[in-house]
Amino acid sequence: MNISLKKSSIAKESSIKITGSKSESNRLLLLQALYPSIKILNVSNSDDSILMQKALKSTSSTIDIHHAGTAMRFLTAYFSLQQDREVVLTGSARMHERPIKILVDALKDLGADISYLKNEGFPPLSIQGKTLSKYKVTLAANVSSQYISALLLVAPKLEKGLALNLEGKITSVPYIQMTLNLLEQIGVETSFRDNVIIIKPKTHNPEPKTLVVESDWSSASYFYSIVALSTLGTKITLSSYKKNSLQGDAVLSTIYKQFGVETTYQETSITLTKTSNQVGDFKYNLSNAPDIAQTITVTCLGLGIACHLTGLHTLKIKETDRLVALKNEIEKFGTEVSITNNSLTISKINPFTNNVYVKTYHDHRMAMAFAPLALKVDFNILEADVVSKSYPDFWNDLQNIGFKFSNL
Ligand SMILES: O=C(O)C1=C[C@@H](OP(=O)(O)O)[C@@H](O)[C@H](O)C1
Ligand SMILES: C=C(OP(=O)(O)O)C(=O)O
Repeated sequence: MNISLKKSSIAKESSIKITGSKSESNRLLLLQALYPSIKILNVSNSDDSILMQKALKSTSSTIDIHHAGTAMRFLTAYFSLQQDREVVLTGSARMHERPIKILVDALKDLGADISYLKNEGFPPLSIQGKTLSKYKVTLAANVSSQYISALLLVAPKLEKGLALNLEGKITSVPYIQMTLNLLEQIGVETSFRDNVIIIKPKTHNPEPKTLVVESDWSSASYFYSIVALSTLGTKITLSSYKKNSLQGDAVLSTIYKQFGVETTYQETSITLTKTSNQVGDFKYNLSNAPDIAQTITVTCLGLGIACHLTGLHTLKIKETDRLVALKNEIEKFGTEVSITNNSLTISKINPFTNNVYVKTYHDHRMAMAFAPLALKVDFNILEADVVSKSYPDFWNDLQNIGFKFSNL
């Protein structure tokens, strides 16, 4: 689906219900497979969470998780300890380029039997499930926190639990804390001091327990961007959110103050209000919240302000190389972008070129991050249906608040 967006303005007040966090859902689905007494409410309706659910129920010998990175990493750990079962875990062409060696080496150190079916260090993998007898392992923590969360999620099912030694600067830390918090909620004992994480074993099911997933903050980012680019007084209410979030992307409420957006918290919802047009240049280290880098860059472009984002070293190995994708697509609008391996800088915004065609590179966040620009300029988005990876209702929700677009 390719779409043409016509310069739109949105309703002064609107409200949207977003489904559960993809990250929390994928963790809880895996924990539910290990401890069936857990019940989950407000599970994400994202493609990635549906794929995770199907993979955990599947009895097939080959499991294809398409573009779902967390599912790939979490399931590698899960199938490593499913005794007497051999599984081939594969994914999309891009998944075959997303590195997994750090996790596979750590699992092998614990005793797992995993082999590469194509290129060393990358999916597809063949996994022969078995009992893992060791409990101490060291791994590099500066590439992806998903490797760490994968090990932590299965750790309470290991005979002696897990002692994980993290080397290097730990990246995407809130995602590790989210994993530990969810483990604690089901009664697993954990500790995280300096660079060592300890997980105690838990063989028995916890008391029947219902966990309610908070809605997805990364999805909320697009509405922060929309409000930032709207006229003073514009309000959008989003549910179901809370103040004490497990999601690192909840830092949006602090960041977007600098773009003139105030957040007020109700019992189960947040209201975003455009309260100021006074915005200055923006500098921020996003190593704790990499998934909102694209949203923020496009907000700065729409507001006409310079930006310098750092801590972006994980962006090159996501659904696409997000640094290159952002540079390519923003430059089509007439503004220069410079990138390094871990940063992105825009020094000066030029007047917009009209009717640009934005490519999405099989990356949901490219489509969603650019959409708010329709408040400023007419343009087109190619393969706009990529949004379903994390937010299948995105285009419907945008239409409901006043965005105008049609199929190309
Ligand atoms: O654990 C998770 O749920 C995630 C961790 C982050 O990945 P990295 O740790 O690779 O940055 C994030 O980008 C991804 O969307 C979800
Ligand atoms: C990076 C992402 O997902 P994953 O790594 O799970 O594919 C994302 O949703 O932005």
